[in-house]
Amino acid sequence: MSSSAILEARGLTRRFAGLVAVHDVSFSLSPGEILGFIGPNGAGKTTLISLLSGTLAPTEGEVWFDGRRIDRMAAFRRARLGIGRTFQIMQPFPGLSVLDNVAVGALFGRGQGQSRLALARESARECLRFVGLGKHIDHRAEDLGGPDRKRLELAKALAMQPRVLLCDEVMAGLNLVEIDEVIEIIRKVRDTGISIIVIEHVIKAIRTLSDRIMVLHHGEKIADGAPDSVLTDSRVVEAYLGKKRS
Ligand SMILES: Nc1ncnc2c1ncn2[C@@H]1O[C@H](COP(=O)(O)OP(=O)(O)OP(=O)(O)O)[C@@H](O)[C@H]1O
Repeated sequence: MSSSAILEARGLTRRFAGLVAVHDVSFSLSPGEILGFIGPNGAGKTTLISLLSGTLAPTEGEVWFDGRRIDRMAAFRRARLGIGRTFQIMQPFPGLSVLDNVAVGALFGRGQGQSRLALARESARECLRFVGLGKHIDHRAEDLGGPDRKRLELAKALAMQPRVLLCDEVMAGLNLVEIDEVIEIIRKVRDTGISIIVIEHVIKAIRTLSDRIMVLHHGEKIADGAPDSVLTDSRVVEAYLGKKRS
């Protein structure tokens, strides 16, 4: 593992029957870095995030986190080590308040999580204030609108006190003002010392937010570098931006 990386993928491959969703992808994430993942629909971005968080096991390759090899470790153990993620398809716990949805994250978070519900709720309150949902803590989670569900998804992941946060399309379906608000939240998260990977289709947002961008196409990494050079790379333009520009 490169000495400065907090998270590293080495030769990650994931097959689904005959389909190679991720093929021999290597990259590293530095502490405090925001790394953007882009690529056309079906490029393998969510699969790659799942290989990092542990909801999928790789067919081949390794994942290293803070000096430990973790690719055979269950997702909940990786969460306890400090890998948090949001899900593209949001699934709040039905019937629970916004506060308790986030408190669940605090109870099962880094280390052993919070041992008592009262403490978990206190952490949840802080996370909800952090993402701008402080006024909605008593609402039922399923009553939140789309943009607020995105914030809830972030708060749930933050309540687990991650050291690395994997964000899967937290801006999808948001308007420009809401996107700017989420960009600000993600920057604030980074300022607390958390390293972040962001999957996003909104190119303007990813360019603004990312220190570095990595591009996947048909499961393969085709570019990795500074936003301006990656977004003008001819392979990237041809594979992605030429067809789908935000
Ligand atoms: N559980 C699965 N079983 C079979 N095929 C899968 C599974 N999950 C993903 N795939 C396939 O793997 C490929 C990569 O999918 P993935 O969701 O990782 O792409 P993506 O880049 O995140 O796409 P999008 O931008 O549309 O979310 C696709 O062809 C998808 O259909």
